Amino acid sequence: MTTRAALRAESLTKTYGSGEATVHPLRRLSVEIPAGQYTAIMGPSGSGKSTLLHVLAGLDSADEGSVLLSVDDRQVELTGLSERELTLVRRQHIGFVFQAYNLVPAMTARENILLPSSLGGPEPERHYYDMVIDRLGLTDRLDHRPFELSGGQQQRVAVARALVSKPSVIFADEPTGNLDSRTGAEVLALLRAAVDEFGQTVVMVTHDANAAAEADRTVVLSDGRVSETLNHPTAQLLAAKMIGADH
Ligand SMILES: Nc1ncnc2c1ncn2[C@@H]1O[C@H](COP(=O)(O)OP(=O)(O)OP(=O)(O)O)[C@@H](O)[C@H]1O
Repeated sequence: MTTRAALRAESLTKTYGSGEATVHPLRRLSVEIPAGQYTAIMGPSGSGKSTLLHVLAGLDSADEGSVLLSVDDRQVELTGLSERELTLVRRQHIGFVFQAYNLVPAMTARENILLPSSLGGPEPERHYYDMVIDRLGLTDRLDHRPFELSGGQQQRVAVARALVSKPSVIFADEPTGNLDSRTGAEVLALLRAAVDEFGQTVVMVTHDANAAAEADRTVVLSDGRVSETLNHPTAQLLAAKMIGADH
């Protein structure tokens, strides 16, 4: 079976500072994100996870290297796009779920979910929108503002916002970081369902071995490089690797 790549990054290099203060969050890092799969990114603090996620998602750019995003049957090279072009690519083809939910406080859940399309992103298909809202248990919450929702409900609104436009890739940055373990497990199950039921591609940065074990594969970073890629690792194996990597 051949797997299509949703994203392909080659030889990404990023450097901050100069002289003795130089930091290298990405050192000629190459990685492929298969379409229709759930990929976790793990690694010790400072290994470059957030930097990689931001570069893959077009929120930040690398100094060198390339990022190719598959959109329908086309390949879009993100490197070298202007800020405006990147904004359009993100709006049209990328979904985000952040640790801090990033909902607009003055808007209802419905308005938050539809915000990307009201800014010019793709209009969700009605049937798909209804199915996602129902699956996420948000039907009765659509007229509520974020402060009227629990953390778990707010994160479900954020997941719905990322899902409804069927983006090429959904990026999640520590999506369970602010949630208790039961609600966190619920959000992880929804990201899993996004892949299994809706055929989406999900890339998630996490410190949590249990969260990463929900994914199909885990890319482990160390010092700005991919140190290994594990298919269906157990939480125990990932936890052991993280303990090993931190010492
Ligand atoms: N804007 C910046 N300016 C200077 N250094 C930065 C900047 N952003 C990140 N770094 C440095 O780059 C390295 C990688 O950071 P990054 O946030 O990607 O790591 P991480 O693996 O996500 O860490 P954590 O798990 O702690 O969130 C770190 O040493 C960090 O201090």
